[in-house]
Amino acid sequence: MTDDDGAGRDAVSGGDTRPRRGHRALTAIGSGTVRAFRVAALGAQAAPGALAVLVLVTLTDALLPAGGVLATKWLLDVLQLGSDAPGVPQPLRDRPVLIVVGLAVMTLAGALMSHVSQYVNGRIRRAVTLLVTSRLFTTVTRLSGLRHFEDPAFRDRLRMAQTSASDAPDEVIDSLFGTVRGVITIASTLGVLVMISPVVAVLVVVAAMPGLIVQLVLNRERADVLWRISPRSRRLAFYQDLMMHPVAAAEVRIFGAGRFLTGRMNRELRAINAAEERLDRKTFLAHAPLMVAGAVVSGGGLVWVVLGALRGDFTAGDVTAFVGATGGVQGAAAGLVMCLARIHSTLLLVAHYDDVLATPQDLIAPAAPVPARPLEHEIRLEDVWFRYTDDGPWVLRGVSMTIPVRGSVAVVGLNGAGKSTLVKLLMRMYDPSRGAILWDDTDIRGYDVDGLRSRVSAVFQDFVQYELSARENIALGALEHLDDDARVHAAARAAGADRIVAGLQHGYDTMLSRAFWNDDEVGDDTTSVGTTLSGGQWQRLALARSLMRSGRDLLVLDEPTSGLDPQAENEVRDLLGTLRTGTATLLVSHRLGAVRDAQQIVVLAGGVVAEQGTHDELMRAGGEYARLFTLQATGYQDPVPAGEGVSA
Ligand SMILES: Nc1ncnc2c1ncn2[C@@H]1O[C@H](COP(=O)(O)OP(=O)(O)OP(=O)(O)O)[C@@H](O)[C@H]1O
Repeated sequence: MTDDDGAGRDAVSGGDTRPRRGHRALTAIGSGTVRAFRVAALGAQAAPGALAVLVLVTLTDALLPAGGVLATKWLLDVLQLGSDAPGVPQPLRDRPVLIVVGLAVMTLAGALMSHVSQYVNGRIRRAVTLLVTSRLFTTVTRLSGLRHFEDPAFRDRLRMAQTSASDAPDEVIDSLFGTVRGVITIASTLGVLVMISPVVAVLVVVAAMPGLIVQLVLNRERADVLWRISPRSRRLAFYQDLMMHPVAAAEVRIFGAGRFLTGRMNRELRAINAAEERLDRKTFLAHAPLMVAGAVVSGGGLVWVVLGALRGDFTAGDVTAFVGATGGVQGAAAGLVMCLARIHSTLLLVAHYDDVLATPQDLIAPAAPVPARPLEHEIRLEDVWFRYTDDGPWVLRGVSMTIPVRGSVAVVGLNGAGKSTLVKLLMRMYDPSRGAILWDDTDIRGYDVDGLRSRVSAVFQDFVQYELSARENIALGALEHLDDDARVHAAARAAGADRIVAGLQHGYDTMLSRAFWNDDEVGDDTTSVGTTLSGGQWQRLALARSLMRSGRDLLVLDEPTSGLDPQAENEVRDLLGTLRTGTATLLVSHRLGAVRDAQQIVVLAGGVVAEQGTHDELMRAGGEYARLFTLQATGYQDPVPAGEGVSA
């Protein structure tokens, strides 16, 4: 199967989420027009003054070509026939220099208008892009569950919405005004042409129509191609990011993966190019005959007018006006077709933007959500079943367990046992497929999700290393306290991160990134571009972040010590000991030494609770926990010499 076949298959995998074909033409035109004016209205909302100037500039600019053609005709007629020139206003017959001045003013205005409209367009574009992009990301960050972000079709749509958010407003507004300009130019120039020959005027209009229809059909195809290559574009971006990312740089070099990744990147790029090439070829082949038809109409018309002039039916001014008007109408018609085509194709992309904005929450919200209350007794999982997709394997199969208020529970188990999944269910990133999670006897699905999350804090296994300042990395846990030094410092101290921050060049304001620097701190000294931390140091900051939130009822720590040295791990154990007195904690760890103090240890195996109890109870039971604990403990002991082992 060729790469291109692959592109087709990816498109199919989008299933029913592809843009729908077969809409009735009128409905499409109607909704497209509404959408186009909705986008233009954004311009009025974001930059009303600039839009008003653009309207004025467009109207003036649109009338200039007809004015030029008419003035040239008058000038030539006055030069040829003097004061007998037909149709020329009397004052201009006597003073043709006024026509010359008028032509000069129109030329100057024409040149000026394009610069003014370029400047004003830029202002509108920037204002609308800000508005539209911020709406898009506000919507995206409001999606409360994780399912959409794991859905490839949604990610493709998001990518196209992002492109359309930055390009579409500008394209649509620019093209709408281009359309208005084109219509006025065509109408006014046709007026001049009708004065010479109504038949040719009709022919010129008819010759422009097929171009419009062909372009609209091709636009639909262009949008389909863009959608089909979208997964490839996303993969292309993935390979490129990977090869540029400092985190991947070492592995790419040690394994010599550069050529492999470049090859994969080129493969995607070639497939994208091939799809675009096919479309461009089709566009070219469709346009070539139309261009020939246009040339035939204007060439034939010119012969006809010249023959008429030789017979004395037309003046020299008529011939010049014919040439100018025919060229003007054809040029404006071509521009109009392009503008309508751009609006059409951009609006097809805007549909993705609208879809993203209309994306429903994947977590079903109750009709009347209950505000989350402080935990009084316990969090209880009752027969929780979960799988990531409807046809995927069950990850949790009837898990029941309890986390008492101010109690500490540890969850252990082999890789893939479902520990992190359980954590995400507790944070309501997903809802259980069956069963329920109760917060003091109320199903957490009944609570307002943001309210519930504000009562919880966490260190995730794959915590984020924010390329922000040390202060921001910590304060992200409770952003309302971003400027509260005492609070940020206390969280850092509790997590043992204060010593790390103290060693940084600008303390809490040090940028933790080698890619950005903090302008406020370093000013022009760009040599002082931030720093980055070791894995364990980052983990300490993540822990500090989780401690920022006051009034939390549950602290979830998913592998919080995986990157810590033995001394740091010991400190975190002590910290957990102190936390236990104020908050319910759920600790997930493979380091069984770190969980032995928990009041309850739950062993997950194959998606079920295999055993649970205190450390001593589980060791006495001699089950899976005892086996794993002994295995790990043995690794810390000196190997027993072979001879001794035998004699013992
Ligand atoms: N987003 C996801 N989509 C589909 N399957 C997933 C997703 N996340 C995890 N899984 C699957 O769910 C199972 C449990 O994963 P989970 O991360 O919960 O295990 P874990 O016990 O935390 O493992 P580890 O000890 O390695 O961290 C695994 O088989 C994994 O492949």
